[in-house]
Amino acid sequence: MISMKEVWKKYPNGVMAVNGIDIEIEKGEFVYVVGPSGAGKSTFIKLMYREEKPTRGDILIGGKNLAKIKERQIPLIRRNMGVIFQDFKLLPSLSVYENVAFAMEVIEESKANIRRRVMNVLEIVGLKNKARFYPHEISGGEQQRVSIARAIVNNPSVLIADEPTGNLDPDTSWEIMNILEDINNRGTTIVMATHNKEIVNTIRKRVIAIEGGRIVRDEAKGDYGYEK
Ligand SMILES: Nc1ncnc2c1ncn2[C@@H]1O[C@H](COP(=O)(O)OP(=O)(O)OP(=O)(O)O)[C@@H](O)[C@H]1O
Repeated sequence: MISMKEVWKKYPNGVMAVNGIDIEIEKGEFVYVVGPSGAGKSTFIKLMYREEKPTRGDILIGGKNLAKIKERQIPLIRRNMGVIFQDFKLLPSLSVYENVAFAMEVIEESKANIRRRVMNVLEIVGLKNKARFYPHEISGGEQQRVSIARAIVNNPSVLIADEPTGNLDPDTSWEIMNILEDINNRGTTIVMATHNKEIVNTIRKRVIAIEGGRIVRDEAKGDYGYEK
């Protein structure tokens, strides 16, 4: 499903953020990416959705090599992946419904399909009754649920999450994790960078630890392994 071969990433300022990573992630897996601050987790994640291009190496996702594709092919690749962030990145002037629908309108779906699918994903994340609200009218946890709905509305095979619980209190973080587990149980592969020790040590999944841009540990049902 996702395969990285000898991947390196050097930023223009000379920082080598990823130093020769090899990894295989199978369809349907749930993978945590952990490691100290500055270890290269976000860069690793950004390489996966082609926000950053590798300096060297191959990144194969669903048969396409992200290292080789042209800029204009990026939107096509992204249709098959959803991304969620610590700070939600919702559009403030659009309602909950519109934020989710927007992700479908850009790929020219019919209005009826959009309505059916948007209400369906809002139901999955438990927000059907808030469809008309605006981001500033709902809580942080609800905003993250909208961003999850937006990420899955096109039925992606991969969901990539960079610190999805970073801005949320513990109870809300667990709610978000329940939703992500539910989505994973429906067959979506999930790769999630996190600093949340409690979550990693409780909801046991594969753990990849990155330090200094290298994978230093890769364990099935692993633990967080750091103090904080
Ligand atoms: N756009 C960029 N340009 C230059 N250097 C960068 C850029 N983004 C990240 N870096 C550097 O690359 C290294 C890895 O950063 P990255 O954000 O991937 O780490 P991280 O593990 O996600 O950290 P955190 O847990 O603090 O979010 C760091 O030294 C960082 O300063």
